[in-house]
Amino acid sequence: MAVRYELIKTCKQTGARLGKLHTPHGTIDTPVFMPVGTQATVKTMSPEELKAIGAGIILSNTYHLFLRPGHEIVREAGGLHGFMNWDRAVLTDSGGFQVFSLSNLRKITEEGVSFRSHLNGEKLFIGPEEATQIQNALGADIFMAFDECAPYPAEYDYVKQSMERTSRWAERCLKAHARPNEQALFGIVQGGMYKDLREQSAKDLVSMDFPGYAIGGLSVGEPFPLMYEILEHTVPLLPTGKPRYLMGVGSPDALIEGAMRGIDMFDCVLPTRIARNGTCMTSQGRLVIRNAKYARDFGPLDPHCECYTCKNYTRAYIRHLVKAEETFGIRLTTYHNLHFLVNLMKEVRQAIAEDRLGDFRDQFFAQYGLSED
Ligand SMILES: CCOC(=O)Nc1nc2cc3nc(NC)[nH]c3cc2c(=O)[nH]1
Ligand SMILES: [Zn+2]
Repeated sequence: MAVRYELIKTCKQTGARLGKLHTPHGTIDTPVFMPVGTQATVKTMSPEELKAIGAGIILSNTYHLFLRPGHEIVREAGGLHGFMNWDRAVLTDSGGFQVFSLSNLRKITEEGVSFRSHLNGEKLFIGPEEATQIQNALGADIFMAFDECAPYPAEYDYVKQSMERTSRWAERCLKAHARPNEQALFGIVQGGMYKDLREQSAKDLVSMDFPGYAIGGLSVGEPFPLMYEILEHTVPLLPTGKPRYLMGVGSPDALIEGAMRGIDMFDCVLPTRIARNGTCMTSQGRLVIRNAKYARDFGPLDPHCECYTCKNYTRAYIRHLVKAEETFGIRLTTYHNLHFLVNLMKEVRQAIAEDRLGDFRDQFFAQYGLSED
């Protein structure tokens, strides 16, 4: 079995779970936040720094790597692990989301998606078989079925057709999967914001017996309360002995709320993306380091943080580097933001172990947003 989920305990206060995800590249404690390394690197971070932060699994993106450098080069390099010199776990997403969001001129048919490369306009095609073969070449420990992430908002009939096609595509991915004993293929539940379609999607995918399930089609611009409502409806339809992965989430509050609703795995570009313009996550809320008020502030980004950045550098110094466009500046903010979320999930796991995740959520929200920049 490529990937095995071990359920340790369920929080008595909430629906949250403590678990372990056993993979060929190490065991990951869940709930877990997975840093995103779209083009085979978590931008500005080395593998050693990611390990120091405590990252046990990182994401890379099929669509981007298919376009550049090409999955065959990655295969020849020994897969993503060899290519990146990363010996812990890797997850690749099928790139469907990128095709739909990045490239224009795309055409969806039963066969798959035709689109133009966002790099050079070249006409390309990816379908379930191609997405599976590409991800087999990339060699991730966990990879995603090819799906369509319906836009938000979207008409019921469109979402129904799209979801039913995604289920047929999932079947085709299973058939095309070359090495089920080495790589785990996760199904992706779709169905938009329609509970009956979510139910149908979950039923279809659970009947195909995937080793894990992603919940797609969320964090696409819908209000948070609606996302949580769909989660509350969808998660109970999934087997308790398999991991649940909420794609594209997210902010500290959404991670806690998602964990409380039984999500085990999260990914989001937020911490790395906002770090590159100098926005930092702190226990008091977001901090925009370029703000003039930090020019003579010789304290750490976050006084409650034990990370390398906060132990060795000041807000004044990091502000200077970011304003001077010195890359060391965004390396320090990236390191801190990733540590912030990885550490937050460690605190969430501790709270689940002690049956107090509800209280933890209240304490966190009381602090967070106090000094919103
Ligand atoms: C990158 C994705 O390719 C997939 O494996 N499918 C997929 N990805 C998603 C990524 C998402 N990111 C967000 N918010 C930032 N929402 C997402 C949904 C999907 C999805 O439904 N399906
Ligand atoms: Zn820090």
